[in-house]
Amino acid sequence: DDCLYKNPKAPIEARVKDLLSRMTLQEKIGQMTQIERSFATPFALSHFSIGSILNSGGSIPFENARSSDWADMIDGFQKSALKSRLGIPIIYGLDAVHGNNNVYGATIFPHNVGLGATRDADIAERIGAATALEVRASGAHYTFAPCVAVCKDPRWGRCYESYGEDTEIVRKMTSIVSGLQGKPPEGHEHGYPFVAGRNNVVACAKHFVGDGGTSKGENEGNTILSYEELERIHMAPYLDCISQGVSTVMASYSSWNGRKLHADRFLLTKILKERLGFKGFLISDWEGLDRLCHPHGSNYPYCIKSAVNAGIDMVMVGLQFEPFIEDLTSLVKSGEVPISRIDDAVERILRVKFAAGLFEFPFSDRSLLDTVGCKQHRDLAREAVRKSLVLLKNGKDISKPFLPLDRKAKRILVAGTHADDLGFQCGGWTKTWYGCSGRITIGTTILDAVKATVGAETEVIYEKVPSKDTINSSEFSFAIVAVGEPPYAESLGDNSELKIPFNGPDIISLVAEQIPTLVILISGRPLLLEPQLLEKIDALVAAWLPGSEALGIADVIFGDHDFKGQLPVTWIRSVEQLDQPTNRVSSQEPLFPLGFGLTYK
Ligand SMILES: OC[C@@H]1[C@@H](O)[C@H](O)[C@@H](O)c2nc(CNc3ccccc3)cn21
Repeated sequence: DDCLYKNPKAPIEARVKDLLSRMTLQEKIGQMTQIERSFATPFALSHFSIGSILNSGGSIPFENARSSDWADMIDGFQKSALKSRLGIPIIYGLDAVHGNNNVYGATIFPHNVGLGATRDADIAERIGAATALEVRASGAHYTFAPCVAVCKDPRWGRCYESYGEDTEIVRKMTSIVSGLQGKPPEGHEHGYPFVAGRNNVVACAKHFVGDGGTSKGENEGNTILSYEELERIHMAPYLDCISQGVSTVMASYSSWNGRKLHADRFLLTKILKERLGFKGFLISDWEGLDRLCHPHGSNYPYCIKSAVNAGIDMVMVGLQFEPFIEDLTSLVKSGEVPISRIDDAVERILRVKFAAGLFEFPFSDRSLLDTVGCKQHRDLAREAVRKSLVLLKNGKDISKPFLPLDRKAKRILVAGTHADDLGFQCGGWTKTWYGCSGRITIGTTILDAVKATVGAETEVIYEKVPSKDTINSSEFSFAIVAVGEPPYAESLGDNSELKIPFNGPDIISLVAEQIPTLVILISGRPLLLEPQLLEKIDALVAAWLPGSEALGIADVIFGDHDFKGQLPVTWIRSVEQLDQPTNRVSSQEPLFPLGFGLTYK
């Protein structure tokens, strides 16, 4: 083929220009359309020249599908796409937000709030690189990560997807972009999308902008700030992502001073694309256009016009995509959406696809399959878990630290809803959209880790909810009680009370009143700790949502490693504190301040 755009030696911009000049309006609009995998028929992909496919949370080939099954599925889509008139490859995107979390057997890393506790930019980069390998092994090219929200209110259901409440922590952890995509060479053009090669993926800084700053932490709510505050607090991490060549940005469902981000031309175009110089593509969130109008999905042409003219380049249509294509085509023909806007969107999409090497390497590289869940990645996740743990209390008497625990103790009680539940310790966006309980994948629970660490002569007794008989019958050296939150995602996680759910406090009291007890909290955010409960326990560790490698917890509580974690979010004493105007010194001090974390030494 002598088409310039097919020549890998030609400059990317020349290839973009050449290909764009050959495209019909239908093909251009097809490239702007991202559809859910369950709607991706061979006809749709070839006839409509669909630009991208995603799987939403929980949409999987089949139960416990492995990476090779995913690669078979995505390569199948790609074959159809390459049969289109111009043979433009699809880019397949998914939410690999803490490892390639949809895939059975993939390494599950700590969620972002735990990584924020590490304050370790290097480990974030290494996690990005490992995640990229496991994503490419599944045949996907693109992950909707990192979420660079600055979570200002832990009542937000997505607090755990944020690296913390402090902009500087979030800025530091954006190094994951260089891991996911690879690090741009010296002299790389500012704002230009960069993907190093086949072992890397296209990343997505999300959700632009102010998703973590909504009133009362309401998901998809309203962020009320001056422009200066919005820029200083919530926009700063995007500059770091853009300077690392982040290839895509996702718009936020939330609003800024009552203006929906998905329709805000000032922020999406004037600021992100013109002022910040972002040259990749801007993608909507799932049905982000439909949510512009009430009732949901009404006035769809108006929603499309508002969002596309505001600067949205690729639309995550989700389900039925034909109405989107029909309506946008009409809007262009009527002049309500200028063809120049369409051309700009398609240029950006093609630029990312060329930069990612998709025209040269559209199919999966099966040689990467052995990286999935490999020991090196699990050891990396274990290291991240170690560094994410925050020690909040160590001993009822400061002069007599309770930790590290004695691994040669005679008898240990392990209890709690979260002591032996891999799904609980992974949290949301794992296997399904909002996560689930049980032995959901390959990994190590807290109980597994304790058993693997203690001496052969140590007896480990496990009861999720220990009976009084158990507690009173035997002489236990100490107890480990793991409790916390069930998995959740997005609005399902919005919570105005922040209490330890279920019977967590009761289990803690039941055990701690009789046995010296370490409590491990598995949660996506700080939870309220009543003073009388805190007094009963001997030690308290915030473990966040550690993922599949709980050996990292045993490494630290039994003393092979010291604690390093520092709170990435303030540990409030009461929810009322959150409603205090930030500029007023709240009457109460927090229970533990931002940055708090005890160590052994
Ligand atoms: O999963 C795609 C995006 C994700 O990247 C965004 O961060 C998040 O805001 C988001 N929300 C949805 C909607 N959730 C959904 C989950 C399961 C099935 C259908 C829709 C999709 N997405």
